[in-house]
Amino acid sequence: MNTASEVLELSPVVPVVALDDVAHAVPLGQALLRGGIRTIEVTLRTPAGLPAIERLAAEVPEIVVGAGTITEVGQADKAREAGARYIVTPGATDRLLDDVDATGLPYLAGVSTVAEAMRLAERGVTAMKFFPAEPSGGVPYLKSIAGPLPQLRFCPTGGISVDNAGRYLALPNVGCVGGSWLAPKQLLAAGQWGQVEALARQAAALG
Ligand SMILES: O=C(O)C(=O)C[C@H](O)[C@H](O)COP(=O)(O)O
Repeated sequence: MNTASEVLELSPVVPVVALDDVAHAVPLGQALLRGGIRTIEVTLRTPAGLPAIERLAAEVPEIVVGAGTITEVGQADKAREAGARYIVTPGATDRLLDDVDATGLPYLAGVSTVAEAMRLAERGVTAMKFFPAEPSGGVPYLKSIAGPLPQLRFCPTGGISVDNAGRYLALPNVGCVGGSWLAPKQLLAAGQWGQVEALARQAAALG
């Protein structure tokens, strides 16, 4: 997997997780896989993020692990060293993009305006994250920009659930959606891996 476009093809739904306990990483990855979800975006929002990426890469190699919430220079390289195979950012600055580019990993950089999307396109990037999707205009916004920007494809994230994911996935300029609903904190804390698997199965069926 070398390009952002390939990241969009991994799974109809990318589970976005913020882990409080690194011990949850492996059973979570296994539950997602059993449900048919082949990737996981582990955010660096919690201290468990990097070690969780390391564990998943080493112990659940079948799941493609990405690193999310990359907002600062230096984080992407640490994520690469931990075993992340792609990078996700909520927004993009030139400095951050240069830093992420230097890792050689594919990335989904976050945009929420037409101008931001055009700036990424100027760098040759045609697949990106649309964040925060619902507050930024959601499905109608993505429909509107498909006309002037037909070459761009998106992974909308933020405010997406099993109830509205299908409407996004039906759009020709959407490759996948991201969401935290597959790994609710209370299910992880209670070790309810069967329920996580059921959520993953329901999400996988959206594709
Ligand atoms: O941390 C990041 O890099 C983000 O982009 C934020 C996450 O994508 C959203 O928090 C997921 O959104 P929800 O599914 O609405 O919970």
